[in-house]
Amino acid sequence: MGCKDCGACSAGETPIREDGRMRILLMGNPNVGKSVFFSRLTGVHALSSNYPGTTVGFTQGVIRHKGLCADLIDVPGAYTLDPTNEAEEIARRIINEGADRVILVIDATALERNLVMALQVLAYHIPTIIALNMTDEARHKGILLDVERLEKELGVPIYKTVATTGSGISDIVDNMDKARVSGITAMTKEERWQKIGHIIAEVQTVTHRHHTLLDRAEDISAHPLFGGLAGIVILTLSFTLIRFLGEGLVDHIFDPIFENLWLPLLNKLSAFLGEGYLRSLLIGRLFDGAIDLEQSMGVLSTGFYVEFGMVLPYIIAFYAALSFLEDLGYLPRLAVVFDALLHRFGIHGYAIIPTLLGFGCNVPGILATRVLESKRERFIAATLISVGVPCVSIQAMLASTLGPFGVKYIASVYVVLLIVWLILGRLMNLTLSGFSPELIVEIPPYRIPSLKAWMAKLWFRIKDFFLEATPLVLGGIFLVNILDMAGILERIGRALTPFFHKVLGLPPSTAVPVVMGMFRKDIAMGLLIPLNLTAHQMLVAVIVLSMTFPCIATFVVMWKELGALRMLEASALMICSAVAAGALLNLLLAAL
Ligand SMILES: Nc1nc2c(ncn2[C@@H]2O[C@H](COP(=O)(O)OP(=O)(O)OP(=O)(O)O)[C@@H](O)[C@H]2O)c(=O)[nH]1
Ligand SMILES: [Mg+2]
Repeated sequence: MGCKDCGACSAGETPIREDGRMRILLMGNPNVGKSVFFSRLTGVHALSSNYPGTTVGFTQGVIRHKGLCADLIDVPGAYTLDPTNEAEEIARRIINEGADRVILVIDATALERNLVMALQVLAYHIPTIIALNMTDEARHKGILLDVERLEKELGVPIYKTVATTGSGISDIVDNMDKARVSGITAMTKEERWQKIGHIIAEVQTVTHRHHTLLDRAEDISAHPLFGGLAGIVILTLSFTLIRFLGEGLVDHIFDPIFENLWLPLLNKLSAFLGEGYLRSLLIGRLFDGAIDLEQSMGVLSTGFYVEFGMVLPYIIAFYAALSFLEDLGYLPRLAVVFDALLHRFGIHGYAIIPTLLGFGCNVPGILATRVLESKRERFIAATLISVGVPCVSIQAMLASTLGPFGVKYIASVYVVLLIVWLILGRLMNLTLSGFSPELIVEIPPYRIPSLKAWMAKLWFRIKDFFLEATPLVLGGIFLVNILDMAGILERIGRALTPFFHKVLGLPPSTAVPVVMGMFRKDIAMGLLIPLNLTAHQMLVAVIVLSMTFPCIATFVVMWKELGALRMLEASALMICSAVAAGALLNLLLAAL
């Protein structure tokens, strides 16, 4: 496809290739700043965080600069092109597909490690230009590099950059035409290490420097004992902060907006529509002639309120806290601290990052399991996330369904989920063949998060939530309303009544919300509120619902990531564990 055909570049811009746009790959080790580079060059926001493995798929954008018009691909970070995980496999596949240029991003504070991949990329003989990034940190660490000498050794132009401030980035784009094919050829591992040893001796000098406060904090947070204590304190503080912030947003911003602006509008619309199908669909049922935002079940009443009045504030609070920890560089330290524990469940400590992401939304959590090395680990981690980690939507609903009965009921859900997580993890580790590799993780230095980057990331995630949630909410409620009007839910409910009654001790009316749970878990939980369940019944129903996949998107992402068979296996495990936990809890509560 020619440049002009694609529509992204306009007439005056000349592609370097006649037959189409130039394809530039942005490559390098994990956590070297590629995504920050990518965002600056293309204007497309790519998620960047201070831990290796942020980019696991690839993102594509267009660079347009002084007549240059090219596709830029943010390739997932790789330590080597002999892949050890899926992200590295993707990196190799992309470079094997060919490119016109490579921008190789190298972390100046870890030249030796970065050269392993650099030498492999240069041996592809694609014109390359090197961005020697993180030169600010290298200076603080007392690392001096002879750039001219390094250029001679590698045979390609090198420019010093600090991606976070933008320094040196224009040198890279201005000099794209100076990219060269290096004289480096394919080598054996031994030859490569010899070459690296030689280069380091020639170009790098390290001078002495004093420890900073951040250095000391780094030592403490990865310490076997203090690190564990710090981990517990930091996680407890973070979740307390999230609740506090979430509640504050609901009480002071979102509820007033819904009560004072949205509700009056809906009342007008309701009066205008009068009785009929359209009103049932959009507004839902009226209670004593009035709309009840929590219970009316219309697309615009309960649909909007649950998603944007109850869930969105917690999404904001959750990602505000998580993004801070991510940019600070705390998460890999948590991985080290939790490694011994998680190994008992067949996954290594790094699974803590996808797990934490899962508390926001299971979908990015499951995607992030790509950083785990084996398919077995990915299956275990993804199943544990989808069954045992309640996303923000579920957590917001826990508060509204069980809150009125007391905090201890909400706490019991977390305890039960933790127990299920532990047992299911242990069982999968014992029964699935294979082993979980040792944790080899690069710990980045602490970096003070930049307010601008933190806000951009928060906005990016909120936008994602809007784009993903809106069609699901509207579609979900729409479908449920149609099924309800057609009497199908009623029939399913009746068919499941004996099961619900005998096994879970729940009244027939709960069958419908559980069936609906397959479409939208949060709304299904909202439906439980008007059923006048006892505290124990509510607890059982909420636990069964919390353990089944949060929403249809989770099924889809499991399918895409692990294949149909694995998705079905995970679903079977999910249903079995949800029913087992509900039934046991029912017996236990009856015996109390
Ligand atoms: N001090 C400093 N920090 C930087 C620089 N460039 C990037 N960073 C920070 O380094 C971290 C990693 O940046 P990313 O852009 O996510 O790195 P990446 O190479 O895309 O990482 P993966 O997606 O994991 O492969 C982030 O916290 C950035 O803010 C730099 O030049 N100086
Ligand atoms: Mg990245």
